[in-house]
Amino acid sequence: MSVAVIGAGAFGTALAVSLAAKGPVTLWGRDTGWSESRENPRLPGVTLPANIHVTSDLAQITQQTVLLALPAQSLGGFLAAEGARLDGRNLVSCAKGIDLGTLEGPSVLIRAACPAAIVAVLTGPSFAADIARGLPTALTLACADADAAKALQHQLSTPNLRLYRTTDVAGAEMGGALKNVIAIAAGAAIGAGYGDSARAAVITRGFAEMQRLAAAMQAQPETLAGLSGLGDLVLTCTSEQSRNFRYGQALGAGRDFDARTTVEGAATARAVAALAARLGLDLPISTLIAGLAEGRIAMEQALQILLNRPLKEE
Ligand SMILES: NC(=O)C1=CN([C@@H]2O[C@H](COP(=O)(O)OP(=O)(O)OC[C@H]3O[C@@H](n4cnc5c(N)ncnc54)[C@H](OP(=O)(O)O)[C@@H]3O)[C@@H](O)[C@H]2O)C=CC1
Ligand SMILES: O=C(CO)COP(=O)(O)O
Repeated sequence: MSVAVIGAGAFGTALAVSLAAKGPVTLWGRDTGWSESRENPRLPGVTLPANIHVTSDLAQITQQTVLLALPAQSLGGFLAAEGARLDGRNLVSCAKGIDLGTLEGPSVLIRAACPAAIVAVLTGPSFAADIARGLPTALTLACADADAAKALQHQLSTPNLRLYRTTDVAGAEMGGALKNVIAIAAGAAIGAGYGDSARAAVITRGFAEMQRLAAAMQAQPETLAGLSGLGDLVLTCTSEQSRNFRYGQALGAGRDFDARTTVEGAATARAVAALAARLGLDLPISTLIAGLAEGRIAMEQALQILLNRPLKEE
């Protein structure tokens, strides 16, 4: 059964390449002027296999299973305009963020726009460039309907992508969104010259924040400790392939960063700060990243705030 991917950015294109090993794939993008060259400038150096059909015509997305690989902050607008025509399908969110307007994760936005759809989340450690090169990794496929989760797990696993399944959609989604915020913090620690020990401390205390917020959102702790949480946190906080990490490095070093780059953690940090206030949660690292991203506080000030917090039990 063929699948479709909506969003011809780096990740949507990489997923299409991986899935094309199993059968034809339709890849939709709003600007596909590059399609004749078979190389997407969002994913340079990768030639698309012949069985990927690239289109900018949504009417050609007729598949039952559709992966949504748009940035989290663009998803709501896209669904408001086009959600009706996707209702009733299997819609798999690949976005890692929290919508700043609604403070909801992508699955909630999809369910609201497409009430008859089966909604799933595909997330975990997976740089687009690695996936497109056929390097191996393992991901989480989350869907509240256990039978649908199993069917999608089989449909979307590829020779190099090993999918584990869970019914904990909130947990999978929160892990993927929150790790981006902590990756900015880890990058900032390195960019400011605070060293590898500081980065390890940020990762660990950041993970504690991820668990705290996820628990408040009814996520299961095991999910946060899995591929979608800890797995992706480790990847993103330790690799310069990560855009969130590199953005953090620039913040920490006081350097500019290309504003056209997709950095999901910047808006998500602001959403997390708003959720922390709403839910009465103590999420100091995430809240400080929101302040840094908005230019409200300086790096040295953020460090002093963290170091001077009251001492407490781990
Ligand atoms: N890159 C990666 O390694 C990974 C990314 N992800 C996640 O995938 C999601 C997408 O990221 P990624 O592909 O890397 O981002 P990119 O920056 O590479 O691409 C974003 C794509 O989204 C398109 N787009 C943006 N807004 C809209 C809109 N309103 N309507 C239609 N298309 C739109 C852009 O189109 P245009 O080119 O016309 O601007 C572009 O093709 C993010 O949530 C990210 O966290 C997850 C795992 C790995
Ligand atoms: O989510 C990712 C890897 O799993 C990609 O991370 P970046 O968006 O930080 O590049």
